[in-house]
Amino acid sequence: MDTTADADHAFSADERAAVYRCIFERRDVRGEFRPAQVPDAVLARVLVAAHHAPSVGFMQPWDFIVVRDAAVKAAIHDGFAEAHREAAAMFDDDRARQYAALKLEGIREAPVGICVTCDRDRAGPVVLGRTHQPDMDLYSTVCAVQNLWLAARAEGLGVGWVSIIRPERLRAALGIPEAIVPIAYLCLGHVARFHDRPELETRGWAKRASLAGRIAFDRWGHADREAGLIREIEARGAA
Ligand SMILES: Cc1cc2c(cc1C)N(C[C@H](O)[C@H](O)[C@H](O)COP(=O)(O)O)c1[nH]c(=O)[nH]c(=O)c1N2
Repeated sequence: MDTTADADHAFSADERAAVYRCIFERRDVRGEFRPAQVPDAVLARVLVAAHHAPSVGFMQPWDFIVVRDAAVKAAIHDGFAEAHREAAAMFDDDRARQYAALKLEGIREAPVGICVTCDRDRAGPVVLGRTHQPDMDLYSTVCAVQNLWLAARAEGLGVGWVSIIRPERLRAALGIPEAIVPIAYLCLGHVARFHDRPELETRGWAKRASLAGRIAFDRWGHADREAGLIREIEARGAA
């Protein structure tokens, strides 16, 4: 039996393991989508999870556009292709070649797209918690994206976030009004496999940073490599 002080409120060991498994095995999926439709019952669970995200002032500024129409997906893919060409030209030689070889979207292959938007005016001009940090509604919407992403992983569904597209192209393809901000375009579906590690890592684009090296105590930059917390992190091999 668990004897830690918070045992009354902690999940059971199996439940905790499931939550952490979901977090660690979530991946950004681009190239492994299978064509089978996602049943409405499953999609509903994932969207309800998104809708239960925290939000500033309980503002719930999000909306979700579920995209299944091939013509709409094609328009979004055109927007991606344009931005992808422009992006490739922003990197230097080797990096540009490496970038061009990456698969960075699954817009047409994924059976469902979900555009998550933010209505910045949803709760009027003065929102509890947003009075001094106006972008908190945007961050709240990203919390909904993360809930969706994790719930999808638990359901065996892959999610890929596509941000290589001008917001105006998303607006045009999806008829999003000027006052509404498109936050995320997500490709979603069953997958042939989940990669063990981020593809940008296995393809040599970037590495996971050392967590221990990112932790300071009481002041920005005040590291303490000998601190118990740092030792615990290092013992877990959490690079
Ligand atoms: C806000 C935001 C925007 C994007 C992403 C993520 C996030 C959080 N990612 C996915 C990103 O590359 C990925 O999360 C990291 O490489 C880590 O991999 P895992 O998500 O752990 O698989 C992403 N991936 C991609 O192929 N095309 C894209 O346009 C984007 N855009």
